[in-house]
Amino acid sequence: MRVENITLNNFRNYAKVSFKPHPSINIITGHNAQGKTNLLESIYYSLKGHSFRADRDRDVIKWQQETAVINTEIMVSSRQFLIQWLIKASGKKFRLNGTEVPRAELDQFGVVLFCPEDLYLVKGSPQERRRFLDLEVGPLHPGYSHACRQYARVLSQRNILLKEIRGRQANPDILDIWDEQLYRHGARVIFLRLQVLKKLIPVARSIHLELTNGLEQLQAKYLSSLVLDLSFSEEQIYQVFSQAAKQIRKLEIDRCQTLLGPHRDDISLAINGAEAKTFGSQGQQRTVTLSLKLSVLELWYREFGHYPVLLLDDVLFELDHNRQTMLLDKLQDKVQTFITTSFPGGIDDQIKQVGQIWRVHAGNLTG
Ligand SMILES: Nc1ncnc2c1ncn2[C@@H]1O[C@H](COP(=O)(O)OP(=O)(O)OP(=O)(O)O)[C@@H](O)[C@H]1O
Repeated sequence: MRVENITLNNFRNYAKVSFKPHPSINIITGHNAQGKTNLLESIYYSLKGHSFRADRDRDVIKWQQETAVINTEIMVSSRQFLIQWLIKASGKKFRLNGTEVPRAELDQFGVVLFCPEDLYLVKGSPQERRRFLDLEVGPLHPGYSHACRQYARVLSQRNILLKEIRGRQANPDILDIWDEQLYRHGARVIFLRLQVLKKLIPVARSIHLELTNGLEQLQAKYLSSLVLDLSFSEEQIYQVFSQAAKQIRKLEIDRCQTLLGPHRDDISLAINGAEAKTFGSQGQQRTVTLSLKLSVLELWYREFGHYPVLLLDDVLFELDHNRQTMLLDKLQDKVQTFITTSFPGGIDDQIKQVGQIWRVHAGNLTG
């Protein structure tokens, strides 16, 4: 998949810009605060329907303006698409090839982002790893995002109900109806996570080995709040979930919290047997994150037959020279990549030959 053209109107600090990226490697350079990340953000926004760093859509509209527009032409396996976003403070509109369609249509377009905040995937709380599972790994299975939304809805209703039961405003018997849905959707979410991870982890291990010249073995394992065997069917997970949850129902009412389920699960990450979060150096943690991101990219290719677009925001030149070269060799001519940096001096001649360098200054882009 390739972004062939992107036009921005009043997006962040870009008043008007049109950008025809190189099909392989695009290096976006410029001093700090000129609009490099904003450009990556616009690509991400057009393909995902939201920003990776703004909580509110209105934040991406250029200050003192009413509307931001992003028009993106992309090519996926010889098919052309035009994605159009019109973003206002009051809401946003999405068109695909000129027609308003459900946003789920965007699921067919892939984008993988690696930015400095992603290091929390290794060193942060379980919540960060669940975000990775829900937003990046899970969607490699077409039914995952829907199952995840269903589970989140039931979970939030159930937690409200637990509070009402404890305050004697609701009858505990009503819980049975919600619990049944909680176990069904929860078992589906866990089952799909395990299915995707079964494929993803071996890919991540082999990429990690490659990036570290065979020196580091990556171990990744799903940690569930339920006692599970990885070979369990969805029905078996349902049984385990319902039996375990029934035993702690009283405790859950006391705490007004649902204590078991996919929202309590995690992934353990280790390098050569030592937990990456506690023992990994910054560079090792960065490489683990990169291996996981690249494995999403690779698995996407195996599942859907094309590579997603890759966005590397301020992370490539933090890797040592060997890892940079290894990475660029892997991506070159296969994955359209957008890399930001404020240190153009660090750019290797190899990159200059296989891609294009762009300069950003105060919301203006030159090639
Ligand atoms: N909605 C907005 N309207 C106008 N300008 C904005 C808006 N949001 C952010 N900016 C401006 O965009 C600039 C930041 O751009 P960006 O984050 O892309 O910088 P960068 O080039 O990636 O910098 P760095 O190298 O420091 O990461 C800041 O000057 C900020 O004031």
